[in-house]
Amino acid sequence: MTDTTPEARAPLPRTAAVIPAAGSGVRLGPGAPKALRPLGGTPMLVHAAHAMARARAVVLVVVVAPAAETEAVRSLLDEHPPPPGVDQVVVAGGATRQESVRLGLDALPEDIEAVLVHDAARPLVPVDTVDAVAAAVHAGAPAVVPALPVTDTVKRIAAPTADGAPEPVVATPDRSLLRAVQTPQGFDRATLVKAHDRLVDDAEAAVTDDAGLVERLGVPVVLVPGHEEAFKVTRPLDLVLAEAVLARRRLNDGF
Ligand SMILES: Nc1ccn([C@@H]2O[C@H](COP(=O)(O)OP(=O)(O)OP(=O)(O)O)[C@@H](O)[C@H]2O)c(=O)n1
Ligand SMILES: C[C@](O)(CO)[C@H](O)COP(=O)(O)O
Repeated sequence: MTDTTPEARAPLPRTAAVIPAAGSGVRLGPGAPKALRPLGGTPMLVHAAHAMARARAVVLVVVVAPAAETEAVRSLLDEHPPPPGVDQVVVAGGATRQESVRLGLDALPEDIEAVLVHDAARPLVPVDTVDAVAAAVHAGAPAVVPALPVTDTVKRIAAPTADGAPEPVVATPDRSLLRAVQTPQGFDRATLVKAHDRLVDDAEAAVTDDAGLVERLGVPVVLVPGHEEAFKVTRPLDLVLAEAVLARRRLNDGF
């Protein structure tokens, strides 16, 4: 079992988790903002925040909430506090995931050296995966991403077509060289802040994860094994799967 005492955290670089949770969840269908929808009776973001707070190195969790729900999220997290030795703050998010992450980074105190960025929409990430990402950053990698091999064959098209019209295929990439990436993505703090600063300067950027921003700086990014249970709740079927995984955990672990 992970030791979460303040003593056990002391030798590790001070590490914060930034949890972008400000999305609306359009692909999940109508309802409350996705991070606030229940999973096993508890809002998804509470699961995500606890997964990060239980990691060995994490001393601070910054939750980036939907702007209109900031106070409600503060109250919610007050009802579900982190373990001793971990602080938790809530800030208002922005219009895009990148903007929300940036607002989370802006809230970090100066003494934070490493940052784990984790989607609230990945509520069931195992703590061992979080620890493995953090350990690789602490060992000196500036950017670390959990990833899994791709199981479907992937086709490349020239451009999406509208209304389900047939899409001509232009290539079939070698699947053995493809990886599906997850979160938490871990970074040396200065590297991540520089990558986000560069994005602000570059209006053309269409990057869907934080490591992608770091790649644009020419800084090396490495992959470590991800975990099947770190999947992202994106569409309704993902929520069905998440409920099943959580129910199995509760049965096995008795929590
Ligand atoms: N303006 C935004 C958009 C997204 N996110 C967060 O980024 C993570 C990954 O985004 P995604 O799964 O795409 O969530 P949504 O944007 O809510 O989903 P959708 O695209 O279906 O609306 C989520 O934890 C989401 O809350 C955020 O903090 N701020
Ligand atoms: C960051 C991410 O979860 C890595 O797979 C993903 O890129 C987020 O994408 P989304 O379109 O915002 O869900």
